[in-house]
Amino acid sequence: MSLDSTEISHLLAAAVPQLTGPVQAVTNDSRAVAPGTAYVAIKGFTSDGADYAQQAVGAGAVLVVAEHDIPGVPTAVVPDARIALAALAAELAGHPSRDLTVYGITGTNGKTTTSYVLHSILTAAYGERATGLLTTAEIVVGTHREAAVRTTGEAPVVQGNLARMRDSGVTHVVLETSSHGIHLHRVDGTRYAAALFTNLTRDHLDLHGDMESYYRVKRTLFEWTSGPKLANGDDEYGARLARDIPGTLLFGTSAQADYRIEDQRVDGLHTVFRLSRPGGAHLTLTTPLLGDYNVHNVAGAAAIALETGMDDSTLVRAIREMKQVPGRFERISAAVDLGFEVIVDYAHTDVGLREVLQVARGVADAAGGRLICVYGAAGDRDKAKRPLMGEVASQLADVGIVTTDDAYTESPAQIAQQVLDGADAARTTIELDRRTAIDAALRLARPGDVVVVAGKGHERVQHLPTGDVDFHDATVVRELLVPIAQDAAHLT
Ligand SMILES: CC(=O)N[C@H]1[C@@H](OP(=O)(O)OP(=O)(O)OC[C@H]2O[C@@H](n3ccc(=O)[nH]c3=O)[C@H](O)[C@@H]2O)O[C@H](CO)[C@@H](O)[C@@H]1O[C@H](C)C(=O)N[C@@H](C)C(=O)N[C@H](CCC(=O)O)C(=O)O
Ligand SMILES: Nc1ncnc2c1ncn2[C@@H]1O[C@H](COP(=O)(O)OP(=O)(O)OP(=O)(O)O)[C@@H](O)[C@H]1O
Repeated sequence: MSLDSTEISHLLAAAVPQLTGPVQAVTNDSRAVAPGTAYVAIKGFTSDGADYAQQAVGAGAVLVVAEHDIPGVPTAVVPDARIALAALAAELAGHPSRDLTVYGITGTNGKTTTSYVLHSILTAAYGERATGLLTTAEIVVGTHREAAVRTTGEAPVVQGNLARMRDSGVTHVVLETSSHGIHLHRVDGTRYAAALFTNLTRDHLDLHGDMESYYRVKRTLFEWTSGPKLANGDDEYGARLARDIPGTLLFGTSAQADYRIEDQRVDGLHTVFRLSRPGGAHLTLTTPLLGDYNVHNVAGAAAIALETGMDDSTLVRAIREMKQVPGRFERISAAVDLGFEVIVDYAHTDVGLREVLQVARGVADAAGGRLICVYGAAGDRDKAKRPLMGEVASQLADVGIVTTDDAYTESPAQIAQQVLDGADAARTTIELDRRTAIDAALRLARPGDVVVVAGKGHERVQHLPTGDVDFHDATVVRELLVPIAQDAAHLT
């Protein structure tokens, strides 16, 4: 979105009389205020940032911005504090997106995977040092990688990361853009060179209310983007985007798709398909990612790369050689020696769970094995999906173990019961301790079986009513496999 300069000038005009020193940084968190910082008080979902303004001033804030006067604190009053936060953040960072080629990836499912595929393609073309990635799983700045806290952080985080990338020589950035990010103005002030939409299914309705509002928020990204725009034509909202926003191209399997997926087949642990391009030419792509949904993720990333000038041979090579995506159908190699597969996957909606279990079912069937699924639903989030997740797991897996995901402030037992309400109770058990649940699944597994540990993917912390605990599914699986392997070695 191009910055609303009127908004900035109003903000700065209102702010000048209140300034107590030069503004060097901006934050919406009083706990992060240092001398020289502007503090923007946001009305949150649980409290009003204005309540922390005094604390911010005490920590050295040189400017307080809010939507109303705060008694005892000189305040610059603005109509919308979130817009002001974004405007200040972009201004102070020197509008980094203007010096970068930013690719925005949005949609309910597949954003992170698509972002990784595109990042791999850009890295193959421009080199590791020239590429950046901001996703749910990781922040990658050239050769430096770090864990991410959220998909799309608040505006100072987004602009700060983009500035960091620009300053370290990055030129091409993939920016996973959540609907929270768009709706809550976290990405205002970011210039997008290209945008991609994966799909839209039920999620985050606690924030958006209904699907129509959710769709309109996602569509905003396409309204901001002047360059190439790609949408999944096999999704009804993707097809609608192409009707609503002129210039949007479609990828998918339908005859209307500009980038058409054809002749898809599985070849061992790879998927091969043809991508036909506008004008009739086509490419044959081989990817280590499995499943129909990943064919869409790869096709979308390939299409946006081609639309922004990528050459064919670099693209084909990058897609063939890309590494695993953390926590997305991540195969734990230690299990392979025991004759079974363990897959860690971030699926945390009924739709995501269905997709991953369908692929895993295929792998299990091919090996004549069973499918065992450890899963759960998050607390303080859309409750309607809980029984739907139970239903999906029972339809596709032979054994279901319902466990605790991020319960936040809710009772894990109550959430598990709501999941169980939709499941086949005869093939489903509840084990609330996540480590014990994973252990039980691994101990059940026999050669040919596939164990899917769903829900937390790359995440390293579990949020429980009793507090946060360190928990990383892939690490826990590896730890639990050690004694199982020792027992197996003992028996042979
Ligand atoms: C629902 C939601 O988005 N919540 C976010 C929101 O929390 P909140 O509104 O409850 O904040 P609050 O506690 O009321 O505080 C209000 C303001 O006071 C400030 N404050 C608060 C305490 C204090 O001591 N000092 C202070 O200044 C806060 O920084 C905030 O600006 O503002 C906080 C500060 O930025 C965020 O940390 C918090 O994200 C939470 C952790 C979260 O889980 N967010 C998720 C839902 C999210 O944003 N997800 C999306 C989508 C992911 C996807 O696609 O699946 C994402 O982009 O990550
Ligand atoms: N294109 C897709 N369509 C449907 N489901 C998908 C798709 N791609 C991935 N999934 C499923 O959704 C899960 C999350 O995938 P991914 O992290 O790529 O999506 P995301 O949009 O980034 O999710 P989030 O916004 O929650 O971070 C995967 O583990 C997989 O189970």
